[in-house]
Amino acid sequence: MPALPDLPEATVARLPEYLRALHNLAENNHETVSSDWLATAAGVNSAKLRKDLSHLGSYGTRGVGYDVALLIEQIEYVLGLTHRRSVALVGVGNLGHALAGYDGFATRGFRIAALFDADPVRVGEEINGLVVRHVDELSRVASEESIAIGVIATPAAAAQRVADLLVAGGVTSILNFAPCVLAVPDGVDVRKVDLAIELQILSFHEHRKASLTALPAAGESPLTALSGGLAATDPQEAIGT
Ligand SMILES: NC(=O)c1ccc[n+]([C@@H]2O[C@H](COP(=O)([O-])OP(=O)(O)OC[C@H]3O[C@@H](n4cnc5c(N)ncnc54)[C@H](O)[C@@H]3O)[C@@H](O)[C@H]2O)c1
Repeated sequence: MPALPDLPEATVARLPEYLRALHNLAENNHETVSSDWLATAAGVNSAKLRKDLSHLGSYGTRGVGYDVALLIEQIEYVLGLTHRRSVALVGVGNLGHALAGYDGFATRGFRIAALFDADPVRVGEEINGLVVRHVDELSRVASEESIAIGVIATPAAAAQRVADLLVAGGVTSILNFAPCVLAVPDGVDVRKVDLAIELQILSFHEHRKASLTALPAAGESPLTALSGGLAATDPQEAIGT
């Protein structure tokens, strides 16, 4: 396999957005797309989009735009979506149940292959055709079933042990929903999803907008009261990356 380009993390985060927009175009029988159209559909500016796609060696054709099918192929190749990856989900409580029952992963290249929990009441339950197994089986099953990605939806207190079991089973990518930081060996990638953090970032932007429209208190603006003031940020950038 040829070495893949080492892409900026922000570019990697935007590629799935382009892919989603491109699939919509393909479903509506569009063969080409302009950078402006695709950028708008993905919620970025077109200069950023062109730069992102140039990393893939995709420059489009002046006056024509990008070939939709070719660009889908290129992005899927770079994202490693040309074959379906198996996912193990650990913790099938409220969140885990919702994730296990979600059909959307299959259409995006992922197959939930195994479910685990520590609660004897949950073990043996069938969700979407999969029987929940005991977490003690996690390492063995992960290894036997070549699990590529482990999703942790347990309470924070259990998450590190679950991560250790995943790593012992050869899993090198973990998506962590538990609100904690995981310690993992080099070579293991962890991504964290925390809606509360996203809400706190939005809260910051709300707070900032309100502070800009509020009348300054006598003497000093609330912004200059903070040392150095507040740098302007692009809210889309701050939240999405
Ligand atoms: N990232 C987010 O935006 C987001 C949103 C909601 C919840 N959460 C987090 O997701 C996690 C799950 O939340 P929930 O509401 O589904 O909780 P829950 O209590 O309903 O479910 C947790 C499940 O994990 C199981 N579990 C506990 N210890 C385990 C272990 N050692 N091994 C395997 N399974 C184990 C429990 O039996 C239970 O079924 C929590 O950490 C919560 O804070 C994150």
